[in-house]
Amino acid sequence: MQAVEQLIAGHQSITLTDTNKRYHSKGPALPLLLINNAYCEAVVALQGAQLLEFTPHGSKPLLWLSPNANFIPGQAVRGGIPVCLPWFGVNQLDPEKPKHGFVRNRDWQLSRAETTAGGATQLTFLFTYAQLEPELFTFPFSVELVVTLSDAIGLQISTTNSGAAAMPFSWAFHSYHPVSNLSAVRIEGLESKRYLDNTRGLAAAIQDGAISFQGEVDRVYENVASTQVIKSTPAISVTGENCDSAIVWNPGADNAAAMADIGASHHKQFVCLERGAALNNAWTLSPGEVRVSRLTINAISQ
Ligand SMILES: O=P(O)(O)OC[C@H]1O[C@@H](O)[C@H](O)[C@@H](O)[C@@H]1O
Repeated sequence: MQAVEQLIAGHQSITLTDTNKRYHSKGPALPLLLINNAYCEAVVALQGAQLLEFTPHGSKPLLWLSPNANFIPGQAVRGGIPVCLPWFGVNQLDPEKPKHGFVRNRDWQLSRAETTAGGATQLTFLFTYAQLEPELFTFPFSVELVVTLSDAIGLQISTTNSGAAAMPFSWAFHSYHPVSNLSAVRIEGLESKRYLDNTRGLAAAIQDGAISFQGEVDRVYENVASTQVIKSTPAISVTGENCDSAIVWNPGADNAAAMADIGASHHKQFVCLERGAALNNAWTLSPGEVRVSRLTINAISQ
């Protein structure tokens, strides 16, 4: 595998930097790729292949990065788009295991950097789980994530079951989006859908109208339509393919105050509208099977 410096050499729109330089964090730094191309400015961490920032030129940011985010090697970073797998949320078989799997706080490998004919940036990241850590997950797998940065965010994730047994797998793109006024925000596109309510022990309910945020919201919607829209300024459209679940999360005032990397009243700055395959939509991949899912996130001009 080539070094990151070699892979980005010749791409003027891609620079290698780190969290100490960009975010004034202290201690060991996380490497970052800074993108400034014809369409947007973006920041991606190699840890977790996590897009941290994305701002189309002349527009507002489409991702929220917590002002209190910690940038510590091996720890999840609060904001952007963490990639959560090979299980979503609390592990249903063993709640003691780390929440949201274990790839969001591991290093991924940059395997390709390209500039398209139109001037977009395409970064390909790989995570291979071959050295099994049986206390975590007993199935070997690999994931390839292609991040395309134009005036929209394009994500394509290909998951391969590299083992000889059927593999249970659940996951999410855990996207954090900024909102201008939380009490006025609505999420459309999930009306009449069944959801499991994490604030009530995963009790099932049916969504009545658009989603609004009057307190903590933590819901997993099943078998959703391809597109949802966050009605805020800017309005943000999220369109998925082969990601049948949508997760909507905002911690509310009390939980946010208790979370050091969010902090009091910062819950008003964002909502999470995540897409993936969770709970009843979780996958079972046959030996050798590859599944491809896509997500597009863009601002809607109003
Ligand atoms: O603090 P974490 O591990 O990043 O998780 C944040 C939230 O992520 C959401 O996806 C879950 O539905 C919530 O239950 C959870 O609290």
